[in-house]
Amino acid sequence: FLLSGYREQVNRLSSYIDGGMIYGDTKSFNENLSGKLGSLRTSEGDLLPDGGICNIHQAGDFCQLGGDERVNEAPSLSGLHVVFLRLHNIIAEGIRKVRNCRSHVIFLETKKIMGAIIQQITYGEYLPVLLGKQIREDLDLDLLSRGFWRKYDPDVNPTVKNVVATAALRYGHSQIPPEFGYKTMQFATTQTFKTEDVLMDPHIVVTQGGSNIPDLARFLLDTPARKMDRQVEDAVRNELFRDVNGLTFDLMSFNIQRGRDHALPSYNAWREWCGLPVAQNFANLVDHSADVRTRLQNTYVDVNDVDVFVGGVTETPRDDALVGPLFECLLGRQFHDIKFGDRYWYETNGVEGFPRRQLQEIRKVTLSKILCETLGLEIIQKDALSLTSADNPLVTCSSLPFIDFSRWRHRTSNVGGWIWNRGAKGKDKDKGKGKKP
Ligand code: HEM
Repeated sequence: FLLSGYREQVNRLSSYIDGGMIYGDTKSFNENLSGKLGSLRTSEGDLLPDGGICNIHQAGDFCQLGGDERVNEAPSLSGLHVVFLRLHNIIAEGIRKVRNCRSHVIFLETKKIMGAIIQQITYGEYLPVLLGKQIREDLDLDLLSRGFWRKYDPDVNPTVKNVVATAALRYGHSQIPPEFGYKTMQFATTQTFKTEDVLMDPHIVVTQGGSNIPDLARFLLDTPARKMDRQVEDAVRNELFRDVNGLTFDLMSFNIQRGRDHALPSYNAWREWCGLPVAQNFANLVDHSADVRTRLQNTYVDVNDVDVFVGGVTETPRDDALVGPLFECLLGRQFHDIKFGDRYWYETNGVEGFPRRQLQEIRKVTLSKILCETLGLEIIQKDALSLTSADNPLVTCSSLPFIDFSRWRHRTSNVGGWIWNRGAKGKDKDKGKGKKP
């Protein structure tokens, strides 16, 4: 699935960029040129452009083209791509209104804010659900509510580790739901779709110019997430990407084989790396239930053979986390490196980050407000990643704050031209060399 059409897709993507279609060339922006400065190209209904990879079953549908070719893999993913495309264009328009500058400058300012918002949602809303409080504190993962963060470390390698991409971050495969659906403004379910029927099929997102995306979002906002455990939906075990000949894949086999293909060390070896107790035998697997221990013993000859994905995904989650101790360690350390090794971390001061008055505006933004702004919702729970409850009530979208773009009126950051290097805290190796960044 990932390889088929990949080369063609790469070619298409490069012409998309080389042709100046993304930014910089106002000719490529559709409709009202002056009103679209710095914006990303859209198609009818403010959806992504046509041209991606997917399977079309109904007339009028099309495959959205994103920067990531997996955009059409599942409706939730396609819907989120639309959300962030629209957010980019809303921000670009906000900046255009207060600053008289060229299209590519608006694009770059917008891109910088988008990066900041994604970091903020990831570390401020997602990690508190994924990881326990203790590890977040130990690894300094939580965000500041005011002031600047000054701990950039040029010796930290922020790239994604093999074991994270190939095992730990795939924990989400155990959370894939059996169905997607639509919910009305009153949160009544009007329609459901079996997951296996909508993978790689863009219909429920693109039909009627994307006008069902708010209903899809409400369904996702109002449905409990599934636990991370050894249970995996049939949709991705026996029914994954069924083709016209009835052939399917099994996502769990992919994960296990990919781990071996990448020669990942075993579950026990990673436990040792994390400083967690290493099992001498199956009875010693302290973070698994008795039932899982027996199942593992029936599957592997030796406890040292247990694959890291299998051992990790079947651990009992910690009380205040979505994942068990091993994945918590691997993911925690990865998110630590992404933050500490990022010279442009959004809470950084100086030209790499934002002036205080802009940073405080970015700090107001939440995923809930983004869904409101981009999907035209009227009410939403305050914390989009948790179900509505007494602690997380439904609020009107208009009561949630958004960015005041007047803080971007003056040119204050390093986009839209090069500046002399000013490394964070004097640690930057290039400091003073006068290179273009
Ligand atoms: C319906 C939803 C999903 C489907 C159909 C799906 C399917 C796939 C497939 C087919 C692969 C490639 C497997 C391989 O060849 O090794 C993959 C990779 C991966 N998936 Fe998923 N996935 C889904 C949701 C998720 C979720 C929710 C997460 C995490 C929270 C996730 C994390 C990953 C990661 C980290 C990779 C490896 C990516 C890389 O190394 O490039 N996936 N997924």
